[in-house]
Amino acid sequence: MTTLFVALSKRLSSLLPSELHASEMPQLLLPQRHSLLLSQRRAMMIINRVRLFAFLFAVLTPLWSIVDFMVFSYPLWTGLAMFRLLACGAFASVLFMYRPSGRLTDAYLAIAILFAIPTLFYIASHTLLRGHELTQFSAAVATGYAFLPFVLMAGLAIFPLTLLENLLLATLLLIAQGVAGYMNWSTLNWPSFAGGFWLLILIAGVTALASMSQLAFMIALVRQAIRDPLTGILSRGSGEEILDLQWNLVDRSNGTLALAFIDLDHFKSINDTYGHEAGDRTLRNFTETLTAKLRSSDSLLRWGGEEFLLLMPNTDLAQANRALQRIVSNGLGQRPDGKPLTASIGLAERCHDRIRTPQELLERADQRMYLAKSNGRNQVVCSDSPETQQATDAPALTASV
Ligand SMILES: Nc1nc2c(ncn2[C@@H]2O[C@H](COP(=O)(O)OP(=O)(O)OP(=O)(O)O)[C@@H](O)[C@H]2O)c(=O)[nH]1
Repeated sequence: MTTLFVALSKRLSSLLPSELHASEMPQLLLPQRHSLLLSQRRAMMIINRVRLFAFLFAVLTPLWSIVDFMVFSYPLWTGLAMFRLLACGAFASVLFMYRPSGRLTDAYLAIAILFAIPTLFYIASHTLLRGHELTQFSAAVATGYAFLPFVLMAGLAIFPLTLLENLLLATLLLIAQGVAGYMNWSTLNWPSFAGGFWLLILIAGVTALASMSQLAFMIALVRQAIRDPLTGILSRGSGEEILDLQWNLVDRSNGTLALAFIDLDHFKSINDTYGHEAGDRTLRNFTETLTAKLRSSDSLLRWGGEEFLLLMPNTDLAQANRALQRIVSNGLGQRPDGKPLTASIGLAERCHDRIRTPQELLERADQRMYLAKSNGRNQVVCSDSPETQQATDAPALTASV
């Protein structure tokens, strides 16, 4: 039984997108698993796609009035044309008024508005058409209006969505279709309604696969774009973005944000004595050691050659200092000669240091890192006045601070 289960799960996992690492798979299921940067990029992409969709519909919706004009009587055509113009105006407003903000809540709202417009148009036009006697040709055109829910369901495929988001949106569309059926209860053609409903479920399945595949590509691309190829941690470009994002998040609640500027000590001598390869291994070993000791909300990024930034949101200066002392005293890894690897660390905190911009936070931590270097290295400096510095418990501490 267990062997069968293992074989089956192996088979199933081979169906998952190969561009993702195994640890990234949960990101296809739930948006909560996404990093800040991925959420931001996804939110921008969703809003851009909403605007594209809105543009297409703003053009196509009024154009169909030409067909309506040829098949429907004058009063019916005028009513439909008015609804079409209203829908066109609503799509155009979405197109011009929405701008990518990077916030997922805005992206969800944009999708909701985009889908609400055709749904309202569908209900209004259906109500109007129901009150009229239609000839064979105009009845055929009127039936075309019933395809709108299918177009909306298929439209979900253009967004990079998680399975949970897909399920929620598809369920809403299925409920809307169910309500439409309930409203036409007395005249409902059951076999054709059930067939249509089943078709909608099939389209929802295909759509979920399409939008999750897009999401998988996006996760892989974002990973490649934001990771430092040598160490696999965040690179400098994404670091600046993350610093701004974290700053904006804590700024709203006037929360704490600690930043440590970490510079490895005497790194050049490793390269000079043992070669560049050994230097690379030491860097990788350092980031692995440090990453294993961090909280999941902390972000470690490579700022330059042997310089790193550690961002600790919702952490005050004392907490951050304690965390760093603990990390340093447990060791940052080894130099190729077996001696402990040490670092000079400058620590600054947004509230404690009364800092007003992310750049200022970075500069303050950088200045304190230089202070740590000039004080003898292998220490954490968290103040600008030397007498209030705190010593680390690091094994190879060279000077008190
Ligand atoms: N192996 C390796 N070395 C690198 C990499 N990036 C930068 N470096 C080296 O890191 C060294 C940094 O040297 P310095 O800036 O003099 O700093 P240091 O020797 O650590 O001295 P202090 O910071 O004053 O303690 C240089 O020799 C760079 O070539 C890298 O990706 N791999």
